[in-house]
Amino acid sequence: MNATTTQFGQLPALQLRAPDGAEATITLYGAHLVSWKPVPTTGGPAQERLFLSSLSALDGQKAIRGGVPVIFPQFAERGNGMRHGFARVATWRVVDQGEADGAAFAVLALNQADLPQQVAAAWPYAFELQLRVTVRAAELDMLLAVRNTGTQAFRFAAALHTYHLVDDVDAVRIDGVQSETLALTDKLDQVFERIPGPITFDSGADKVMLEQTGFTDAVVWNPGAADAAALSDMDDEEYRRFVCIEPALLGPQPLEPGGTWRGTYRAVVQAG
Ligand SMILES: O=P(O)(O)OC[C@H]1O[C@@H](O)[C@H](O)[C@@H](O)[C@@H]1O
Repeated sequence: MNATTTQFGQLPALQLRAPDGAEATITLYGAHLVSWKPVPTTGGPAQERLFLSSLSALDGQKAIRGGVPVIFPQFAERGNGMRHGFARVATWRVVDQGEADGAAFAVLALNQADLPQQVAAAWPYAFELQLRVTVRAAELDMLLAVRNTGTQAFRFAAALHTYHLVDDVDAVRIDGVQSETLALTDKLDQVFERIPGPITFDSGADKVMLEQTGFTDAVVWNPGAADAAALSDMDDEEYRRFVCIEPALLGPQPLEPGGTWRGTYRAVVQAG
């Protein structure tokens, strides 16, 4: 069986397992990838690559702190709507799951009819989101599609807000977002526009190649000690254990009736 229904905290979830042992867990709340365990190319057991806060809500009352939140239709506070949008706090539907080419995959969908009435009223457009998550060996693939199913054009922003798990954020080095290697010294919250090619994320222990299409930008975020202490859903020292490198389309991107936008994201753990 390559996709089974499970429970993550109090949330219904899907567990993917590829024939080679790569695994992922996705909650229906937010279509949120909360665990990704690729199989190291050097052999050995599948290992967790995503940070999840020990204080994260897992009851559907608040966005999950960690994993890969889906950000749509607004990024952070760049708009009048919900901070980082409603997709991460809405309950998605599973529309497909299975195995293809040795990989396990699942497709989740969300449209305006799935939203609570107040949320739909605040963003009154007809849309369909689909998120496809695929795991195999050392590789994660995500495809986010946004379709305008209505008669009115709308503008949106989108991101896959990946919390990469690390041993110590001080050891992190990121290449490909700017001309020099980026290291994190304290709090960092920076937008890098028009990413030209793949990003190499050195976790301090190994390297991960990150590729994105459609998502034109990348956001790198770590709250540092002071901001982490102010977050109620993160333990004070946990900021050391992750860096967010987020493929993003900050736009906002216009989408005409009948139009579809697609963003792809691939993370591949490199051989050590
Ligand atoms: O606390 P939230 O809503 O999950 O946001 C976390 C962070 O997400 C990042 O993407 C933003 O750039 C930061 O400004 C923000 O603080």
